[in-house]
Amino acid sequence: MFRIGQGFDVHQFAENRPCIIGGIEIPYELGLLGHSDADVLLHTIADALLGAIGEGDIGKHFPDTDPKFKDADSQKLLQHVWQLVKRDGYSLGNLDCTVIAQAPKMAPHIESIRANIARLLEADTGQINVKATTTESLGFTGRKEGIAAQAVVLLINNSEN
Ligand SMILES: Nc1ccn([C@@H]2O[C@H](COP(=O)(O)O)[C@@H](O)[C@H]2O)c(=O)n1
Ligand SMILES: C[C@@]1(CO)OP(=O)(O)OP(=O)(O)OC[C@H]1O
Repeated sequence: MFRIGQGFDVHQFAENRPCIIGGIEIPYELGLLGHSDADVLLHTIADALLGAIGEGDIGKHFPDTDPKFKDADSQKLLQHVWQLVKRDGYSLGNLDCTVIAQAPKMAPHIESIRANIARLLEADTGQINVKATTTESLGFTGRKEGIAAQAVVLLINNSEN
């Protein structure tokens, strides 16, 4: 049996914060604000995986009221979610995601991010696709107020044909 899931997340830019996207620190004048490290892409992927297994969202598993997750490394959060996926007997078909940002320029970092996501999900890079788009200067991303990300994931149940 197949399961699909989709994710969407937004984090706003702030000064004196790192800009971590897909577990990679991107050089940029601003960083992303959040209770955790605010990795908008990994949060989106975690939400897509949780959606696929019917487990709610990352706010349910990692509440932003819990000091335990203050400045949390989102790679650890995603790895925890991946364990839930495996516990339920699923493996990854493929993951496709999009970073929606006017800036920073993502192209130089896409392959490192892809490889890092593959590592976190114990997948081959061929199962992972990472895209970026501007919004042609429109909206909050266009005004460089923050970054959005979307993801869609296909999971395959290991015990069924
Ligand atoms: N933050 C971004 C946004 C986009 N890109 C790449 O630029 C190309 C054109 O994007 P448009 O939104 O202007 O169509 C596309 O190949 C994106 O991957 C980027 O590197 N960083
Ligand atoms: C990850 C959590 C937990 O630290 O905090 P944030 O970094 O604020 O991120 P968000 O995308 O709002 O998701 C859920 C939170 O519970």
